[in-house]
Amino acid sequence: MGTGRWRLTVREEFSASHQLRHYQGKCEALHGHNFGVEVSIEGDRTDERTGMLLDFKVLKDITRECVGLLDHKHLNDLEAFAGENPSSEHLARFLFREIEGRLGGYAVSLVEVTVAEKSSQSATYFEPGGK
Ligand SMILES: Nc1nc2c(c(=O)[nH]1)N=C([C@H](O)[C@H](O)COP(=O)(O)OP(=O)(O)OP(=O)(O)O)CN2
Ligand SMILES: [Zn+2]
Repeated sequence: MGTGRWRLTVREEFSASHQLRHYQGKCEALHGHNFGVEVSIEGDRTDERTGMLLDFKVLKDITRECVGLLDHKHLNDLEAFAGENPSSEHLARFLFREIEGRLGGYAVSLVEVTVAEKSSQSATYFEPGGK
């Protein structure tokens, strides 16, 4: 067998409001975004019969479930962001941990999660040397 690997990526969106504490500028005020989310997984084995590393549907369902924890919320009100700002960086790490926890039963690893406030600016969370 070769040493090649596959990477799958799915994209979702959610809408939410936030306020960035300790921010010297307009983002300290209440405002909202239509956030874009990109999730990538990797693995080295496809299913013999389906030819899939993981059914996109499975990855989309997991991503949607996790994104649903943030959608149409005021992010500062969530317990996860009680002690830290709901910046794009922290949102990406939050989603990474939620998604990783749901991928346990599959032979894939979560590579990275990107959260974009708009197409021109995004934050990506990944764990170098992760499983
Ligand atoms: N590294 C980060 N920087 C900023 C974040 C962040 O999450 N991580 N977030 C913000 C604010 O959420 C803000 O809403 C976006 O700020 P900004 O791009 O400055 O504002 P505009 O959308 O109005 O963009 P313009 O290009 O100035 O029109 C800030 N920084
Ligand atoms: Zn913002």
